Amino acid sequence: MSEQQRLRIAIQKSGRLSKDSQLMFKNCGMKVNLREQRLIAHCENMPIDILRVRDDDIPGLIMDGVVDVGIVGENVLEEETLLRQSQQENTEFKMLTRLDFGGCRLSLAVPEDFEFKGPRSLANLRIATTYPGLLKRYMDTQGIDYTNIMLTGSVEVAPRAGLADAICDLVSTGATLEANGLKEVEVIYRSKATLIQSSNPLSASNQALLDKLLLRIQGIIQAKESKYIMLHAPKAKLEEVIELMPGSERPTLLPLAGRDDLVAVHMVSTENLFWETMEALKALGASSILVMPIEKMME
Ligand SMILES: Nc1ncnc2c1ncn2[C@@H]1O[C@H](COP(=O)(O)OP(=O)(O)OP(=O)(O)O)[C@@H](O)[C@H]1O
Ligand SMILES: O=P(O)(O)OC[C@H]1O[C@H](OP(=O)(O)OP(=O)(O)O)[C@H](O)[C@@H]1O
Ligand SMILES: [Mg+2]
Repeated sequence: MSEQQRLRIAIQKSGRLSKDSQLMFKNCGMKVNLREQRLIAHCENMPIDILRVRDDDIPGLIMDGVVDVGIVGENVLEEETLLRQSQQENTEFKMLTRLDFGGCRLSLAVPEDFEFKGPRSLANLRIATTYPGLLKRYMDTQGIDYTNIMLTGSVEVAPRAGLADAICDLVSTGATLEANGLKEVEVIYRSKATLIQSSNPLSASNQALLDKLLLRIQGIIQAKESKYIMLHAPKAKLEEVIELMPGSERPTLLPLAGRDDLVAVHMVSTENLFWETMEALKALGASSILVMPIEKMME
C-alpha cells in the first residue's frame, strides 16, 4: 500500500500526552515501533502512520487536512480555533471522542501575598500566558482590561522575574504553582485530551479502519471505568444487596454448592465500588466481595 493511502495519525512527540497516546494505540492492537526518534512511525499490522509532532501543531495539521486524525488537549485545540477565527482561517474538524487522560485546568494564579478579591483585582495588570486567546475570551466576558505577556514556557517564573503580575497557565496537582510561590485564584477552562479528525473525507477503507479504532478506543475507556463485581449474598437480602450495587440492572445469579441460603451475584458495574458500599454490603450479610478490573469491553 502506498504512503498516501495509509491513515495518518498525529500525536505529541514528547510531553504530557505522549505515553498515554501510545499506550492507547497499543491497547487497540496496533503494533508500532516508536523507539527510534523518528518523526513518522509505521504501524506494522495496520495501514497507519503515526506522526510525532509538537502538540501545538496538531490542531492546525487537522484543520488544514494534512493529517487525518490527532490527539490533542482541548486547551490547545480551543486556543488554535480562537487564533484562526481571528485571522478568518479554516477551523473545521470533527470531534471523535474525549479521552480519559490529559486532564488539567487553565487557571489564573497570583503571588501568594497578592490580595485577590475577584478578577477585577487584575484590572490593568500584566498577565503572562501561553494561551492568549483563552485568556482574552475570559477577560472580555468579565469586562476587564489587562496587558497580555506572551510566553511559550516557564510561565510560572514570570511574576518572580518581574515580567508579569499574574499568570494564566495549566494546573493539575498545583505543585508547580506552589513551588513558584503562586496561588490559583480562578479556573477559566477545563481540559482533557481529545481525538479529532480532519473534516476532509477519508477513503472508504481508511474510514472503516478509523471506525473500528474508535470502537476499540471507546471500549478501552469504558472498560477502565467499569468493574466486574462478584459476591455471595443471603437470598433473604438479595433485593437490598442488588439495590446497593452501582448500575446493577442485570446481575447474574448463580447457586452456591451446598448453601441454600446464599447465592452468588456477578455483575459488570459502570462505576467503581467504593469502600462505603462494600461495608454496607457486608452489613447486609454479603461475603467474598471481589472487585476486579476489566481489560476490554464490547457491547
Ligand atoms: N500537569 C498536567 N497534567 C495533565 N495534563 C496536562 C498537564 N499539563 C498539560 N497537560 C495537557 O497536556 C498537553 C501537553 O502538555 P505539555 O506540557 O507536554 O506540552 P508542551 O510543553 O507544550 O509540549 P510540546 O513540546 O509538544 O509543545 C497540554 O496542552 C494539556 O492539554
Ligand atoms: O499542577 P502541576 O501538576 O504541577 O502541573 C502543571 C504543570 O504541568 C505542565 O507542565 P509540564 O510539567 O508538562 O512541563 P512543561 O512546562 O515543560 O510543558 C504545565 O505547563 C504546568 O507547568
Ligand atoms: Mg506545546
